[in-house]
Amino acid sequence: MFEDDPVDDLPAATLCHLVDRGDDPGGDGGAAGDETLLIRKKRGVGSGQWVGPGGKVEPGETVEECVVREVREEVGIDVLDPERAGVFVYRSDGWDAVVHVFRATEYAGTPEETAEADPRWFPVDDLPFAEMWQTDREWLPHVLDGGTFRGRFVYSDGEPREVRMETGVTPSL
Ligand SMILES: CNc1ncnc2c1ncn2[C@@H]1O[C@H](COP(=O)(O)OP(=O)(O)OP(=O)(O)O)[C@@H](O)[C@H]1O
Repeated sequence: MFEDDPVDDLPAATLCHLVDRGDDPGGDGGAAGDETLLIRKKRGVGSGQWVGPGGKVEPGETVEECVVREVREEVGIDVLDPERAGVFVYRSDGWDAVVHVFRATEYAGTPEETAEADPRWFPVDDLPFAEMWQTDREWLPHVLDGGTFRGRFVYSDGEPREVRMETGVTPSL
């Protein structure tokens, strides 16, 4: 999957997909009512789009530390149980990166707007894909459903040109 990529030299970034399981009135753990937190990014890579909160890994920081810090900085909440759900290599005519995707269900605080992000909860079965990275359609429903993936997405002129995906695999490089 990543044979052609200098994965150790690419900048690393994180994304967090927080899932709120809703009230679960039937107590059966069913999916009805599940929501996920997205942000309208105000600046940086992908600004204007809806994405999970996240950002670039800083020197000396682990990806787990990064995802907690970025969610706190962008929407003011503490994610308590981030787990690795996927990893993808993003190649483009601009920025290239290895993006580590986390899923979480527990958090402390209330999401609030910041200078970087405008947060909003969306039903997991009604996501704003027309205003998201096009390749999010390939993997996000799977991650919200508890799955794992690895991917490689090559973009040029803002469009995906090559899309490779494996699901149900350990999300490592
Ligand atoms: C198909 N390609 C992609 N699909 C979905 N999401 C993608 C992505 N390529 C990058 N991303 C995310 O974009 C953010 C960039 O980081 P970004 O927010 O600009 O960085 P950071 O918050 O550190 O900000 P500054 O650089 O300080 O402005 C970061 O979450 C990263 O995971």
